[in-house]
Amino acid sequence: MLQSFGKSLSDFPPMPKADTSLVPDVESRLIHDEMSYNRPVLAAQHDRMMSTMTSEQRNVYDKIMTRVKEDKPGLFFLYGYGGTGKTFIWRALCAALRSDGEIVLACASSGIAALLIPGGRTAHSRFGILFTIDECSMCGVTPNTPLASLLIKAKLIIWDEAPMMHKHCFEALDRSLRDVLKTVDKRNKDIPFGGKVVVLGGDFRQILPVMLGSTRPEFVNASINSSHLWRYCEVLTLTKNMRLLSSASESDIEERKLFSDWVLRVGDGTIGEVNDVDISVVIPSDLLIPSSGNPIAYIVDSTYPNLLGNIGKAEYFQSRAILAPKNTIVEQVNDYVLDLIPGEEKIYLSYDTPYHKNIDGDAVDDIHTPEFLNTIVASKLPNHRLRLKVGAPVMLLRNMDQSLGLCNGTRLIITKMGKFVLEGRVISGSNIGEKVFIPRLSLTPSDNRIPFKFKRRQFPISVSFSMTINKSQGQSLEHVGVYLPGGLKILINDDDDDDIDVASNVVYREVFRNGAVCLPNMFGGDFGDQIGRYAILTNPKSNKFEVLVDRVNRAFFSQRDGKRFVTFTESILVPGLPWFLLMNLQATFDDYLPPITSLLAYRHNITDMVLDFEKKLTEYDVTKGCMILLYTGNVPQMLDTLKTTVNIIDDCGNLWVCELNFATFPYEHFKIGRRWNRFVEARRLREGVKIRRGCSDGWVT
Ligand SMILES: Nc1ncnc2c1ncn2[C@@H]1O[C@H](COP(=O)(O)OP(=O)(O)OP(=O)(O)O)[C@@H](O)[C@H]1O
Repeated sequence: MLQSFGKSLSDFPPMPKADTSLVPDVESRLIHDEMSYNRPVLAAQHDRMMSTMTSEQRNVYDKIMTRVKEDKPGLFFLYGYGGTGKTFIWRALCAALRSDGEIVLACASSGIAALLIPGGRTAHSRFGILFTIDECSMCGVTPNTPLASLLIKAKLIIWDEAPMMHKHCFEALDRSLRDVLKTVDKRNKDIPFGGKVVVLGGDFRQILPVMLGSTRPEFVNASINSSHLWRYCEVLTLTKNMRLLSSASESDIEERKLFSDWVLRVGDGTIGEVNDVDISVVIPSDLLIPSSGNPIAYIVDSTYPNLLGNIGKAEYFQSRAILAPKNTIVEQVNDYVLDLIPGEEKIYLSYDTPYHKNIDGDAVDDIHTPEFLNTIVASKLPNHRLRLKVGAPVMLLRNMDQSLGLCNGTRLIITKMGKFVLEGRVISGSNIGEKVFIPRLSLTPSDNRIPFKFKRRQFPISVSFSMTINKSQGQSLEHVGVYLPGGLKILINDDDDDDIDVASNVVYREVFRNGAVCLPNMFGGDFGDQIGRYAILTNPKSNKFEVLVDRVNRAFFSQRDGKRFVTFTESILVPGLPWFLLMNLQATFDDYLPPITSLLAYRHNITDMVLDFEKKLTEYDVTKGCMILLYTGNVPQMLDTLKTTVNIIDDCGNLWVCELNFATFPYEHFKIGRRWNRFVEARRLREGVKIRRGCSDGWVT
């Protein structure tokens, strides 16, 4: 078991070390586990999947498989909303490669999503990602270890629900893979993810990385598409909702399609009235539950009809839940439903102890008394007081045994309540129907708002008639009640309040900039509010490239296909040659792609064009031997993080080959050094001198 997590007894002193002659080799064991699939069964499954694949899915599949077969590096992001077949693609890729005897490492940001992929694990456990992570962190894998050998052998890495994870996790894996794979070929240290084919997947409408007390820009900045890795990422898109098509009748499909479109537009933030930070969305009356008393009673009644007649029935609880935004509300609902259920109630209290290390020396920490520790409520930590009844659905709060499908988010029904152990039946994930035993665990909260450490010994569960919206991510539920009281406007209709069918929707639209590139300032400067949703760029060879344009504050972004756009603009930027921008002009900035109504040819001469790049030299730049360029504006479009030199041509035409270094700490930046020093001296550059790109009228170029 320890080996499957890349650990051994020697990691837990003072445990005795096992006799190595009796234990199978860890390296071969890890690799063996990943290769011990039933190849004929997988080959048949693969054939079946290929026969039903849509052309859109086939394109995605072919792109990834071609890269793997060619043994070339690749970073992809599979972007598709729920039901478009992302998991289907993961399964097809796993079946294709594993039936050929190759290794695929499949993981997901959450345990629940990991269970949906065959052989899936959480990314944290798969790569040993630290829970407290920063821009310099590495994963728990070093060269010449068994896990490193597994990574070297892997042909493909799949990482689902990527938008939920902080970009530092992907960057840590990138650094570690470069570190490990440079032992195979030292050029790998300069290639993203050490040259492996990595496919990330997810939907940016879903929940972003959870960071307590963070602000909107911090959330957006933490997401994977704000990482420096994103510019290497090719975005593949799935748009057809396959889940809808599995519906029985035509009218059903139509109704579901309407609902699904509405949900997508709420997710996109394109429905409702925009206020300062949020959007007021009118909830259609057929989605509201009329109430005239205790709203909890109404939502419970509607989500769990005939509750008492269905106690203990796994299939009943499997498909239902009440979602609420906060843990306190969830607890109120759970307590209410527990009161309704007949049968003996048991209260399990936790045993909480502070760490000795909280205070200096060997003295016992008597500041944080058990009574005080008992009052602490933290995420991923069961409460001190756990109230249970047989027949109640509960959710695991920790990964316990992924091979048994027991991970953070798995739901069970309590079947027996012992003193030291609980017995339950799994109702979600990969092992539905399985009987399992849950022991008490000693858990340490990772919540960094708690300034000291303590351990809580408790069953790692919470009652789950109701769960938070965050926890529901990755769960497939057929009957869902959404309860939004308090700070958010209530979804339950109340005759007294006219405005009550309006809910606040907060959408961080900046985060949808998948593969977006900031367009040169002239786009906004020249066209301002007139800029359309849709622009066509034409290069000197008359090749055309369509871009979807999006506006975030005052900046304009080309949405999607950022990498192709950069390649294309590079082909445009031939010095001396004019280039054209064709765009449809519209008075308003539409959210939907309109048919082209009128095209305007617009000519821009290269010498007039400033790619948003102009730097006034600072004292640092002219005294420290290197110039700093922040990784903002169009700098990422012009300089490649993999490049190590840059040519500077001065106004006399002299070429200065300077060293270029890319660093991410304390912010992303390029450092131009070595010959820069001589250049500064030779041209007598002073603080305040401007540097521009591609300009020759007296400027330093
Ligand atoms: N080509 C296909 N042929 C048959 N069924 C398909 C196909 N593609 C997807 N499906 C089915 O459609 C449903 C939704 O697909 P899937 O779960 O892969 O979507 P998803 O994008 O992963 O959704 P979510 O993000 O909600 O998990 C599944 O039942 C899947 O088996």
